[in-house]
Amino acid sequence: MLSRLVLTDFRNHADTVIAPGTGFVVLTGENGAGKTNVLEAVSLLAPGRGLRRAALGEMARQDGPGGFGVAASLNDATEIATGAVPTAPERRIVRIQGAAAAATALAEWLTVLWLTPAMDRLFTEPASERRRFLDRLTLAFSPAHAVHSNRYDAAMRARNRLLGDDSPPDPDWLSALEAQMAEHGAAIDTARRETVSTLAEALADQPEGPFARAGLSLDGWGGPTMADTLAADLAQGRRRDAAAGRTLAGPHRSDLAVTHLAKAQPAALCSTGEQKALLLGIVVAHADLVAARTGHPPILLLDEVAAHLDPVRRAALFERLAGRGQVWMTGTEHALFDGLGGDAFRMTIGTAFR
Ligand SMILES: Nc1ncnc2c1ncn2[C@@H]1O[C@H](COP(=O)(O)OP(=O)(O)OP(=O)(O)O)[C@@H](O)[C@H]1O
Repeated sequence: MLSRLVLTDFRNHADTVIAPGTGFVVLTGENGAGKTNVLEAVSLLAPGRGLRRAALGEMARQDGPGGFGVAASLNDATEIATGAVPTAPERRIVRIQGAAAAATALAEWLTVLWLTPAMDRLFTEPASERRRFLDRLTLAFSPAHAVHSNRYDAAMRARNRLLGDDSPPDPDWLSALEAQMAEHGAAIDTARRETVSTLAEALADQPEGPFARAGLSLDGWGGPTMADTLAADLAQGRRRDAAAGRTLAGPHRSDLAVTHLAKAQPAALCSTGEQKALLLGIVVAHADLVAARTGHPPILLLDEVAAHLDPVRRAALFERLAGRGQVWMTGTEHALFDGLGGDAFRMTIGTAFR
């Protein structure tokens, strides 16, 4: 949980300080006030590119000196900071307790999950978005997941480059890269499968409530012998991959398949509202599991979620998330959050009040 967040030259925030409590954090303000920007800043306290997947240079305040900073104090007094300096605006800097660290190390300290309006299309979008979502869920259980993903991607990029060269590639170098892909690919696949099965079990046990119960499975490549099968597939598939200009086998091709259990229907065929309810159901069940396993509930960022729920579901969401750690929510109207009562930390961008 964050006890203090300081944004410096981050998008439209020249210098914004937020000192929230341990529960709900409600950010209200007019359109364009900078509410989502605050959530984006929090999302940068996890590995990856944040909830907009924006380039670092885009996040530095336009009329500022260049570069930006996002600094957070955690409840246990850990200090985390990330940002970029004006002389290297595209190089991400991460500091944990004042010492330089890799972005992947952030997963050891915090789990941050988000739902944004852009994710309304998660079930109909290409599989890459669902993989990213699944990887965020997985990071909470397995902080090394980010390291495996980075190493796998780096080895795959190097292999693709080698196969794309005009000169014949060095077979030993290719084998070494494929061995790395097999090792990290197997770790990625195992961690994802563990997340999917644990979460699917938890969802199946839940009573049917305001949030639809989702059935989850991991589609595509993978399985218990994946390290061996991937290594063999990559070795045999060099000509195929060279012709395609990319690697056609591996965990970067898996997909998270989601069904609406009560309707026995793929999520992609459900209504927009039903899809949102499915996503919320997954995120809330995941938050419970993470809290139970690690003792630290994830930080949830729910961007404009309250406005899109009917009053019954909104009240149910508030009730379900009460006491389950820090839940950041945004909206243009104070009234949306009346049901939260007096304990919520509320802030209109620029003015804090309780
Ligand atoms: N690098 C930047 N420098 C300065 N301002 C920026 C930068 N990037 C984005 N902005 C501004 O931030 C504002 C958008 O902020 P944000 O998306 O957080 O709004 P919001 O409060 O969530 O609004 P809405 O209710 O419409 O979703 C826009 O006015 C945009 O011009």
